[in-house]
Amino acid sequence: MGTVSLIGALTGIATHILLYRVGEWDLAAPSIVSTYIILSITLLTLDWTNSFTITTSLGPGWAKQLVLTHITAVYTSMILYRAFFHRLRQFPGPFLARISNFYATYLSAKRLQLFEETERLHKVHGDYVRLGPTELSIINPEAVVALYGPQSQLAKGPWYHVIHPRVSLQTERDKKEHARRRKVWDQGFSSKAIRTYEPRITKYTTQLTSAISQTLDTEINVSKYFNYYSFDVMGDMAFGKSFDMLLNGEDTYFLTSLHADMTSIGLFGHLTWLFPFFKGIPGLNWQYKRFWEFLDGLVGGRVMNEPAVPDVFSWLLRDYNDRPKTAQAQLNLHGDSYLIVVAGSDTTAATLSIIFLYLAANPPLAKQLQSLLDSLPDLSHKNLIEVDLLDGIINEALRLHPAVPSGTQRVTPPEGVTVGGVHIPGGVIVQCPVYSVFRDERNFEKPTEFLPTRWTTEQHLVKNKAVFIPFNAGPYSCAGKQLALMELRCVTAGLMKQFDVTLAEGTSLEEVLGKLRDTFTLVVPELEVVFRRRG
Ligand code: HEM
Repeated sequence: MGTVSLIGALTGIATHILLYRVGEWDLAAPSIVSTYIILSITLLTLDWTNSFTITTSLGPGWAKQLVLTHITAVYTSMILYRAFFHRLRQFPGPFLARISNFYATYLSAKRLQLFEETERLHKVHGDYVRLGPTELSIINPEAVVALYGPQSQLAKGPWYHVIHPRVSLQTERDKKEHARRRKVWDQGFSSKAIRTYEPRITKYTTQLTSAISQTLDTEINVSKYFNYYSFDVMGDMAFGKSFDMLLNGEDTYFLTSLHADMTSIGLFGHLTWLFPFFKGIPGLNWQYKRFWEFLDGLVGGRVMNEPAVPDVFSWLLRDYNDRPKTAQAQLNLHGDSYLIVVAGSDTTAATLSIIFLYLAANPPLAKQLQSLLDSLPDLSHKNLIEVDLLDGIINEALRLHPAVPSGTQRVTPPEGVTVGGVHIPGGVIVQCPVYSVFRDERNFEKPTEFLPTRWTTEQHLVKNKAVFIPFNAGPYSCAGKQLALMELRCVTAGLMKQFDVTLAEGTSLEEVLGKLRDTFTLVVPELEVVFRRRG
């Protein structure tokens, strides 16, 4: 090997071992690529023009040779290290998953059902599966509390850079800052605040019921209506006005943009270094820029119009106004307004679709629920929380089809963490795919059956309640859980009180489940049903 190749190889190996191997580089990816391009062009120009005496002595083509050997050495070092010497080498998993995150991306891209793909990997490899070079998927029952419980020392992973440079409460990775911001959000979701939201929920539940009553006896894709409902409610909570999709019967720009974004996140969520390119490259980023300009407009409008009854955004705005108005604080406020809609729309819509899928497929269960609803003086939320079967149905929907099925990403602290007797080194990305955990026989008896009574009269069917965290647990758990439950109860009760629901002809439970998609949040693209007025 000549001197130039030797220098290229040594600098390549050193750059990988000393630099890229340690720390996170996702956000710096565009700067790294630009640096390489500028350096390479400079060296190639020096070579081509024979500018320095020292370079002329190297012979023509030295720059190309240097750049190529350097890049080849970086990748060779990376591949060999990841395949054979990585601190996760003793954990099983597909060989290609060790090498690159492109493997998990390939699994997602197959059918956007990463939760199913991960489930298959766990069946082959056991409780701990290497899903990426530095990433483990864990279904050991002890992992849930260890990773997400109140005592967990784990932090949020690099996935949470997803809306960078905006940082919402959900994407806040700094623990202290997250705790400070979470206190503000919690005021917006206190029991008192939630009670004041009930008239809004009732308003949109009535709009939903009336939209559905115009379709009686015909087949409709009810998933679309649930999407409209959950977006309209969250539009009201975040921007002081509904998106009016239930009234107009049309998708809004916000909904189509968000769904396109979530599909990209579902596809490329394991290649987080790609996101800065999507956002930064002119031409590629026009949709991104257009969306955030649109959102800026919504926030601006909301800031000028404080609603008579405070909404969730009121609390965030108050905190923003009480603190120094930095550019980052403004970005974060916009990130938070986005989060209200993102967190509260698809999750609720998907869960409603799953609930109605099982009710439509199970007439005796629907009748049982209806007779309990008939016995209530009215459908106010305080009465609905007394109907155990309603909560049992909601819990079973969330257990079999959790709204965030592949789980949420965490990073182990430098000293590592021990889970189920297995030590996981520091700086490792870990997650519990709750879809699999909730279907594990160690945690639930008859795990694949939809049995609402496991939460009411047959509680022995729940073997390990601690793992049941559809809203996550600990400091990063869902801030809007109580609001979500209120929506799920009110909509399910409101519709079932008035209508019977059946699956449309040619639609089966299995067929609908086969079409579920994992875009970080669960998506139920189509659920064809028929509503009929109850006799
Ligand atoms: C069925 C409905 C819902 C489910 C299953 C659900 C589930 C979850 C889960 C699993 C997380 C953790 C995400 C993570 O760690 O990355 C989360 C976070 C969050 N959810 Fe929900 N959610 C639902 C509805 C709502 C609603 C209606 C809101 C209201 C705006 C909401 C607001 C939030 C917020 C603000 C966070 C971030 C919390 C934090 O990081 O401190 N969610 N949710």
